[in-house]
Amino acid sequence: MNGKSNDLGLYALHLNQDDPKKNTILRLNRFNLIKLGKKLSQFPKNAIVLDPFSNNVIEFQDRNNIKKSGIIVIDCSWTQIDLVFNRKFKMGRKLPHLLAANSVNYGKWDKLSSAEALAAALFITGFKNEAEELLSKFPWGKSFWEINKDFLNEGLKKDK
Ligand SMILES: C[S@@+](CC[C@H](N)C(=O)[O-])C[C@H]1O[C@@H](n2cnc3c(N)ncnc32)[C@H](O)[C@@H]1O
Repeated sequence: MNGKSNDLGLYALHLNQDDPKKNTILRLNRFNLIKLGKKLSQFPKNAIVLDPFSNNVIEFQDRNNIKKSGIIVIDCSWTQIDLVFNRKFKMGRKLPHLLAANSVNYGKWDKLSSAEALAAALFITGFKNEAEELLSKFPWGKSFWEINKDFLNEGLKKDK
């Protein structure tokens, strides 16, 4: 493994609910960094699902699972979020509190784009190069690491 994102199973359930020009997953897909699907059944059964409503916060210990089965982001519109997440996911994980740096929701707590959510999950589980590779494709990528560095490092300390 050379620390490249496409060595890992990175998946997006792409529901096509918002402006394709601003969508972060379609951008990652253009760089071949994520696999898209329209149904969860297209992805490995035990993949971790990034779910802002989960009771479980992602932690370093999820690393092996990500290596084995991958990680899924549900790429929907924030305006449809309650409808889309109207069920519990067995492997659901929420992120610790983080600030969005993307141009649509800059400065808002927990309202991350799909790319930010995936990158934060990878960083927390020790896939730092992969995380940085994803956000290097966005003009606001560096800003995400900058404004969240204390919160991300705080989470890592707790895992030790
Ligand atoms: C609601 S979509 C918004 C997509 C956005 N339109 C884009 O172009 O990236 C963002 C997805 O990222 C993940 N996500 C965002 N914030 C999260 C959090 N705090 N905890 C867990 N997952 C989160 C979820 O899978 C969520 O559905």
